Amino acid sequence: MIVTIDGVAASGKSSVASGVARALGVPYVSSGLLYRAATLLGQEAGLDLTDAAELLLHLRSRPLRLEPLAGGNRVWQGDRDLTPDLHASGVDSGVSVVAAHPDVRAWVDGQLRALTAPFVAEGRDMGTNVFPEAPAKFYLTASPRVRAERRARERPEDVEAIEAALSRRDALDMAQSAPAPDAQIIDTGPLTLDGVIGVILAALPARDPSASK
Ligand SMILES: Nc1ncnc2c1ncn2[C@@H]1O[C@H](COP(=O)(O)OP(=O)(O)O)[C@@H](O)[C@H]1O
Ligand SMILES: Nc1ccn([C@H]2C[C@H](O)[C@@H](COP(=O)(O)OP(=O)(O)O)O2)c(=O)n1
Repeated sequence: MIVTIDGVAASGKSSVASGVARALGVPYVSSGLLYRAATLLGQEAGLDLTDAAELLLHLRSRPLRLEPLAGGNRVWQGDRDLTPDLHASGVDSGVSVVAAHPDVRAWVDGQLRALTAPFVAEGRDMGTNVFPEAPAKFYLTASPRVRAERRARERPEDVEAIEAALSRRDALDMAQSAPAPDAQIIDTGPLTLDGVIGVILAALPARDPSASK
């Protein structure tokens, strides 16, 4: 079975996906890390991030590998682990430009669709575009202030600056961030992390662990 968890920035997608995946005993797949890795590598190479053709040429010259583990995903380029650099503020501010390119989206989607189910996939368009056939879809929301307060516990910037950056990214990512019509929308604001995970586990269809989708 594939479970999709989409939602706005810092709504809890990766923490919730990790918890759901652990409970199910399957990996989770963090699609945003591939967009972040593309951004990091483009920035490190001094590329113009608005030039998708140049960026894709660069990405294809040394392929990336997403390692989808239940406890946390990692992205590798050869034997370099890119993961620790993927949540830098510089990547945050460049990633929406990279994620807006249709050819970059096709490059990410191809890597995701090549993965073997079962897994929990999180991002923006997992339930709408990448895995529309998934039998269980969720969409996480929370107010910009709640999300900024959560992120402020992980990063050195102040809440106001984080909230402004999140709202800016929400607007830039809007095109690919609509909930699937068959997704259950969960406002995570009033819930704990375990509370959100519990809502999702309770809503899952009865599952056959040997099923592939
Ligand atoms: N319901 C919740 N209540 C409190 N904190 C939460 C909740 N959901 C997520 N968090 C915290 O918010 C932060 C952002 O979550 P994260 O999973 O990184 O979001 P996303 O993947 O959507 O960017 C993490 O520190 C996480 O532990
Ligand atoms: N399926 C996806 C996943 C992420 N993206 C884009 C949108 C986001 O700004 C970036 C980073 O996504 P990520 O989920 O890692 O970021 P947040 O934790 O939500 O801040 O990538 C996307 O367009 N489609």
